[in-house]
Amino acid sequence: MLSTRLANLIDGRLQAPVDDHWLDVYEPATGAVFAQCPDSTAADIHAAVKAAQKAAPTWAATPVETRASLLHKLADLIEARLDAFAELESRDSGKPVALAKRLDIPRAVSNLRFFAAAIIGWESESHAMEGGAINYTLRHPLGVVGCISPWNLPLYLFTWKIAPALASGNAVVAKPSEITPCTAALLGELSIEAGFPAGVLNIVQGRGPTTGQAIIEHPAIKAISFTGSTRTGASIAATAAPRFKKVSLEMGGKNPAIVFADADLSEENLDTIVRSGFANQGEICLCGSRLLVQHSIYDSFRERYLAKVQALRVGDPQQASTDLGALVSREHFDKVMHCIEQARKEGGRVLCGGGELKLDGRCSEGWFIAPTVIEGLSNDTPTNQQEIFGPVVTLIPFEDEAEAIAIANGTGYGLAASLWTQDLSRAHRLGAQLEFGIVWINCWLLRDLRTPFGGSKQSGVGREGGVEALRFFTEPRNICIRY
Ligand SMILES: NC(=O)C1=CN([C@@H]2O[C@H](COP(=O)(O)OP(=O)(O)OC[C@H]3O[C@@H](n4cnc5c(N)ncnc54)[C@H](O)[C@@H]3O)[C@@H](O)[C@H]2O)C=CC1
Ligand SMILES: O=C(O)/C=C/C=C(\O)C(=O)O
Repeated sequence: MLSTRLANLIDGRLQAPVDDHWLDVYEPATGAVFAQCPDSTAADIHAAVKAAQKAAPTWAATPVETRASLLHKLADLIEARLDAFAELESRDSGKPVALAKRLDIPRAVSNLRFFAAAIIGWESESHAMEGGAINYTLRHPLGVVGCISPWNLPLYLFTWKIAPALASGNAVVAKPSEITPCTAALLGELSIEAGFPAGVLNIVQGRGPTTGQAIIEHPAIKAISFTGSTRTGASIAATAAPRFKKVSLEMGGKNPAIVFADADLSEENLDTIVRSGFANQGEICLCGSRLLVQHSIYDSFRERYLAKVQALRVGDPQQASTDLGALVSREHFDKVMHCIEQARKEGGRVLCGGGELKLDGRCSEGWFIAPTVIEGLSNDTPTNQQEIFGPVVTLIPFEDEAEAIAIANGTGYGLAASLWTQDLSRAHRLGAQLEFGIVWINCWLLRDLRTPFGGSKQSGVGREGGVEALRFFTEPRNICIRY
């Protein structure tokens, strides 16, 4: 079982960091330290890369059925401990246990199972030439790859990266966020039980600028899959480019949710629109933080929407009735509070929420913010341009399709949009005009793991999901035979 001091997983063994330095891990709901995680350095990364280099050739030559069955075995072990994982994820991140149980941990299991199945079904490409030649394309694993994941969906995004990397035959050096290291550490322990060969999966805990940077800089690491802030993504791109490493960067968003007057605003759909702004305390890069509403229904929509937002229960993440838990860290809490203040200074009218929520008892020192809705700000204000990544949604009215598209696309980000309309032609027309990697129509966060996932502009480079991820983690070699 997990001790209060987490370990690195290097070369198949749980290890303390070489320098014996540790970071405090906080429970956001109480503000108290409950564990310590390795503050690893380049020395730990070097050891992990050495182990991965040793393991990589054999792993690459291992039949896909064996790789897939190990991923399934790991999925089984996590699934069997669903409650323990969900409780740990909640304690570490502040999200409700119920959400972790319903979303994060089942999705982590699905990620492992999905790529186990995908690798079995993956086919080589072949192109016959009329002039009497045939091409076929081999896809070799890259060798050793790096996976760096954030704190908002800790195990969900950690597995989203390591699963395709491992399935396609790479040895992995992975670093979860130092803010939420616990469930990845537990997965590491279970990977030994599952029977992964030593060195195939290495998990090194630590801070971004030290441990993470050592992964990016290491010459033997051929590709980096990263999810996190645009600022860190830019720094990773700058370090990786002169080293000619492949990068897949999944970064921030300032996503529009666009509601037309003809939308079916059933209770269920309205609940989804609310969820799209506030799920996981708004700490999902896909959250629709700009809610664009057609002018003719603006007032009536606002009334119904606010009633639902005000009914969201913010509370102890351990309670089954809680809809929103605590923000992930003191630093992030301060950032979101500052954003709300900034919105006020810009002239925004706070319609609900707007500040810290003080809870009683166990959670009296936790980092809670009331779900906040703001109106009266034009799209070019900093509030409507910067990623807040918290329980804050702005309402923006629009007149017609042209204005909706101009506002929606008027952002430096290009991750996800959602569109609510019953007009099928409009749905197709606008779907094609929205400059986002993902467009949901009459839904949100409806995920098919086969689809390309990622964004454009400051939201990302490359795509994850399905064969896109398998392509990213492999190097194509085309063989042309003349006959
Ligand atoms: N997917 C997304 O869109 C996410 C966006 N964010 C945004 O980023 C803001 C800051 O959150 P942070 O935790 O600071 O995100 P971050 O981008 O700094 O951290 C994400 C991961 O990158 C690592 N990292 C940081 N610096 C690195 C470096 N130089 N080299 C390699 N790895 C590095 C971190 O240790 C963590 O594992 C949030 O307020 C939010 O706006 C945060 C998490 C996820
Ligand atoms: O793959 C998904 O379903 C969700 C991914 C979410 C993120 O990448 C994020 O919030 O950072």
